Order: sequence, then structure tokens, then C-alpha cells
Amino acid sequence: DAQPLEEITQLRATLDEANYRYYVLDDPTLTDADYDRQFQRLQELETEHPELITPDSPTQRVGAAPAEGFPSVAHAIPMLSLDNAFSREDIHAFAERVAERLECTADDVEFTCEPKLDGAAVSLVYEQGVLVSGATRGDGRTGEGITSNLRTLRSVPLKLRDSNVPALLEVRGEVIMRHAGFEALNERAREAGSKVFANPRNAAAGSLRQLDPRITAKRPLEFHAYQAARLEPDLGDTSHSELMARLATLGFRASSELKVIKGPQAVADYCEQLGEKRDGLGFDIDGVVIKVNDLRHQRELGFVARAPRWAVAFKFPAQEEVTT
Ligand SMILES: Cc1c[n+]2nc(N)[nH]c2nc1OC(C)C
Repeated sequence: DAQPLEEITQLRATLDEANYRYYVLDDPTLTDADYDRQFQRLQELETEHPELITPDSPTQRVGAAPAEGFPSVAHAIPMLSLDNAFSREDIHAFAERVAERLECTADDVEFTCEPKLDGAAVSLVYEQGVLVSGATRGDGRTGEGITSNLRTLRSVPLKLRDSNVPALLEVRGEVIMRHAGFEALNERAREAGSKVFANPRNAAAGSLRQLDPRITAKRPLEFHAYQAARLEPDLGDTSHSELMARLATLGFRASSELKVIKGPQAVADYCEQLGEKRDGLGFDIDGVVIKVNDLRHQRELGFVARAPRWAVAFKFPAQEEVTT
């Protein structure tokens, strides 16, 4: 086999693209049979030429070694919680507070609105475009290092897609389990007499904290990005919506429901509309995250002790728990 590296490189590119289209864009190109055939060919070549194996190869997603425990990981920037809003009045009050500090009117403030997914928040760190660390939120300042488990999620890129990758990128987002995957998992658990999960959020968090990545790999988990916490070199004075578009080109799922909206009235309308769509989404959300879009304004507004001044979560009434 004269040029194994050439065929290996081609197979990796094809499989990465197929992964991205299937698990990030929900728009598959390769058939499963085609994918499996090329995946097995790549495994064959890597077995014959182990010196050509790289950690970001699609064959390296699922490690075999169960972890003894998870190391503590200090978040470079704390993963804070959000203040809550429960009514149109609360949204207006938030917008007024922001406008006052920005010395403008509330109707001139540009917000982004996006669904607040009800899953497990995680942080992913990429250096020179390669995934080097993944951690749970933990207490906001320190989380658990679960890199091997997060590598098994097909919606977590092992290497960033774009040609000009940032030197450093920290992406934060939510790992969720869709209702269909949750029901199927609990059905299998009941049949096997093993642990049944109370809700998809617990199922996602529990699946991420499995010591054996081969178990995590079998769980129907998806990563949805919601913030670029660190980016070097940074994109200069940009906005949250532009950063999310950049994350999408780098290979992450970004919310299709993200909207740039001006003024509190239209924000409240978005919240009402999303509330009506809530039951048909196929996964749990517990509200809308409303952010000031302009990153300079976010920096000006900063944080109060435990939550940013520039963001608030609009919460929907708690849904009656599905008794499984
Ligand atoms: C805690 C959190 C949670 N979420 N969820 C979304 N969609 N965006 C978002 N942003 C967050 O925090 C940023 C405002 C930093």
C-alpha cells in the first residue's frame, strides 16, 4: 500500500464532513452503510500503520479506558448562573436597567434571544483547533474533567472545521438528550433492571459522568453551543450573534431559534411565541436566554456577584414531571 497517508487523510476528511452534516446540520450526505465501510477502511489502515494515528481521527472518539475518577478543572472564566425573569414586566425592568447603564433608551438596545436548553452545561477548550479539554459546570468555578466522555459526542468536533482556526477557543453549551432518546434509554433500563432516569436533564448529566466512555458513547447526547467564552485572537468588537455564526462555521450546533431583537416589547413577544412552541420541540427547554448582543456593551455592563448584568433567563412555569 504505497500511499497510506494519502488514503487515510482522504478518509478522515470524508468521515469528518459526514459526521458534521449528520450530527450538526441534521442533513446527512453519506448513507450509514457508506459511512461504516469507510470508517472500517480507516480503522484497517490505522491498524496497519499505528504511527499515523492522530487523536483527532474519527476512529479516536471512543476511548476504552474507564476513568478512576474525574479530575477537578478550574474554569478560566467562571460559569455563572443567570438572574431570572418571569413576566413581561420583568423583561422591561431588565431592559430599562441595561438602557440606564448604557445611557440609551430600552427600545434602542439590541438583544439576542435563544432557547434555554434544559440539560447539562459543559465547557470545551480547543488549542490550535484541536479539542484538549472538556469539563462539567460543577459549582461554576470548578468542574469535573470529562474530556474522554465529551469526545464521544458526534456533535462535539474533535478538531475545528475551518482552515484558519483560532489559537485558543473555549466554547460553552448544553448537553441534552431528546425525548425520543430518553424514552428509549429508560425502556432499555427497565428491561435490564438498571437505573431509570427521572428526566432528560438527569439522564444527560448521568451519561456524561459515566467512568467508562464506551457507555457515554452509547447514550443519545447532543452538544448545543451557546457561548464563545474565550477566543484568541478575538474577533474585535463583535456581537454574540456574530460569534454564534462563527461557532457554526467552526463545526458546532448553534441554535436555529437564535434571533437578534431590538427592544423589550419584541423580546417579550419572542418569549411568548417560543412558549407556545415549547411542547413541540422534542427536547426540554426551561425558558429563553435574553442577552445584550453587542460584546462591548456586555463588557461595560459586567457582572454582579453571581450573574451577568447583561443577561437574564426568562423562565417558563415548571412542567409537571413526566412520571416514567
Ligand atoms: C448560563 C447560560 C445558559 N445559557 N443557555 C443559553 N442558550 N445561553 C446561555 N448563556 C448562559 O450564560 C451566559 C449568559 C454567560
